[in-house]
Amino acid sequence: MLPSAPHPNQLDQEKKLAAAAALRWVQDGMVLGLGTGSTAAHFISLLGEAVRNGQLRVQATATSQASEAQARELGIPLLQPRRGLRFDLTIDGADELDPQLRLIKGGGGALLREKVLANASDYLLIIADSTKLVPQLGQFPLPLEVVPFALPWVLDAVAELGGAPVLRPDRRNPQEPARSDQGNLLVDCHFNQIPDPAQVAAQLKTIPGLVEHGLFLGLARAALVVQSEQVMAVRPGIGPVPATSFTQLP
Ligand SMILES: O=C(CO)[C@H](O)[C@H](O)COP(=O)(O)O
Repeated sequence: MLPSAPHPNQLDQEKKLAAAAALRWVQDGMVLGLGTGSTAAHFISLLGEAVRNGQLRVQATATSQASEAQARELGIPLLQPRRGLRFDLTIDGADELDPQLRLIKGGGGALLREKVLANASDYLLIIADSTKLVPQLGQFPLPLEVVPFALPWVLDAVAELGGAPVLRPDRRNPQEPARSDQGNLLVDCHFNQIPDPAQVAAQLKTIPGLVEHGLFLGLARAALVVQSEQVMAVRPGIGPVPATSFTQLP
């Protein structure tokens, strides 16, 4: 029999645990990148508390309008994109991560800004519940951000690669397509298995009008993943080991 899926409340607890563990690695004065999604939202909420209590002084840029609005409401000082801006640490969630810390991201539609900030960061730290660490990427549909005019040809090209593309519907109004913060369309590709993520990433990069894909390769330095109610640290090819083995970013 297959193990039953964890209850949503349990998953939410796990997300909070991972977020709290990440906060312990934030140092006073850091410039932070803030991720998107339910796990990142827990982190932003805890960070807001620490800022309000005067425990931490930080500045941050968010990877989505939603995360930016949350951070603004909590009084986290925000930096707008500008030349030369780099981040000491970006904390973000993921849809899937493998033991090499290759990621699928973009389930929340923020893959483009997430990749921009990940690239501008000295350290990308992923926080995740127990369902996210997988032996091989691909069960979670791979998100793409696509310029609307190019959509038909992008769908043809991705289908030829075996990606079984589906235009993502808007969650609130399923008759309409979902839009990214940039006003682009989102496409989910059902590869089921991605044994060679670098090859798929290289193929996707050649498709005109495909602005970005959700494979994040060689970007994450560490992940905090909850397993059996314990926060575990994973680095590319190393771990999981109890996160308590580290007093600072591993
Ligand atoms: O990539 C993302 C948003 O574009 C999220 O990080 C990813 O979807 C994980 O979300 P959650 O923390 O809600 O499980």
